[in-house]
Amino acid sequence: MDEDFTPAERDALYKAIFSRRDVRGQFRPDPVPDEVLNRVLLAAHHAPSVGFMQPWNFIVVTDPAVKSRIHADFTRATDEAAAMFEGERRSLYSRLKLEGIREAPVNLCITCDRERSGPVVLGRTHMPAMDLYSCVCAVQNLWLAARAEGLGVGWVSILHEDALKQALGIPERIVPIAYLCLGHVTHFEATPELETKGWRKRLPLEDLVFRDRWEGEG
Ligand SMILES: Cc1cc2c(cc1C)N(C[C@H](O)[C@H](O)[C@H](O)COP(=O)(O)O)c1[nH]c(=O)[nH]c(=O)c1N2
Repeated sequence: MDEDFTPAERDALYKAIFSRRDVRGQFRPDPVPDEVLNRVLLAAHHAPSVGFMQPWNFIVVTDPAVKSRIHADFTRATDEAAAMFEGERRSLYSRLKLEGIREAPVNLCITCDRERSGPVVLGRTHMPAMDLYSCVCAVQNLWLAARAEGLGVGWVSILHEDALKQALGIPERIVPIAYLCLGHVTHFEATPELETKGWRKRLPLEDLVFRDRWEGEG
């Protein structure tokens, strides 16, 4: 079973991983065909989940009025966020493009129903956040599948959770996990934009890998 991926198939998977980008400013307006959207949603639905709970739902947003409402909340949240940084960081933050809500033809909210399979869930008994993490696995599956389909995805988390829930009619007990912008792109950047724009660099992997026990700062 070691080699059930051919070298070309393995390379294709790594290509998706290493060339996936968070997309904000490169969306094209042409619509995403339903069959392509369904394929990336199916990839998300095949993510691992604690106790096979599959706690996710996918709210597909294409209505410009709904997008505008969410964008208005982003504008409020990002002004608040800018004020949390000081000096040069604040002015750099304000120059960054951090969403493509209105430009992306599709927005997608991935949610978590924490009660989907009853109160006691195999694997969640001692680490209660595992259902939330399962939904993040679905996000990543979708992000990689989208990359292989030539579709860009951008995650927007500079939003007020209550405002997002209200705009999308999400009930109290459901947790919004990710608000994503999705669409065809003019191009994929080779390097994360936060790196090219001077916000932060990729850390060296060797600084992050420990052997047998925690070797970093306490
Ligand atoms: C949970 C979470 C939340 C967010 C993000 C990511 C994740 C995982 N990212 C994208 C993030 O900035 C990006 O992934 C990194 O900068 C690395 O770049 P690439 O994704 O490799 O292009 C992101 N980007 C952005 O412009 N606005 C945002 O609100 C967020 N929020």
